[in-house]
Amino acid sequence: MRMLLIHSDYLEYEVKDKALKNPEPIREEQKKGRLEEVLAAFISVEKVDETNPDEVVKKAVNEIKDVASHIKAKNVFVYPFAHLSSELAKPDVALEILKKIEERLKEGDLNVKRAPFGYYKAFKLSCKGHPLAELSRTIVPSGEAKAE
Ligand SMILES: Nc1ncnc2c1ncn2[C@@H]1O[C@H](CO)[C@@H](NC(=O)[C@@H](N)CO)[C@H]1O
Repeated sequence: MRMLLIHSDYLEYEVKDKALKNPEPIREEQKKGRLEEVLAAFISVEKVDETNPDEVVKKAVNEIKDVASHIKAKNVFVYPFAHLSSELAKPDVALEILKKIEERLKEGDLNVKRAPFGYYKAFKLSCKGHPLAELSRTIVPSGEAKAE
């Protein structure tokens, strides 16, 4: 899994078109979304993650919580983003992993949203620019060497 973490004044998105034949079904109110003072987690789920989804979910949640606590962000946007890897996991596995990350983060005291999966989306972001405002993380299941 590859994550790009951006601390932003806000993140807003608007669903445009389907990017998969069968994207995640969404309600009308999910076609647009916005969070203020947000840690945006742009996530590419990778093929290697399919070997142990639960472990990568746990590691991703820990990383996101750790960064959120350091930058004092209370809002997190989980954003499916298929552009951080050339070895993407299958969509059905990726969606399950992203849903689990959202659920586990919600168990704590963070306010969490997840952008819809399987769509082209317009988005606006306003990176804060401080030293911890732009971070990346690579997460793999134990026992899997990460190809650089
Ligand atoms: N392995 C994977 N990890 C994360 N997201 C993935 C994925 N496989 C499919 N998606 C989702 O389907 C859209 C088309 O690839 C993706 N859409 C996007 O990445 C938008 N930024 C538009 O390009 C994403 O919602």
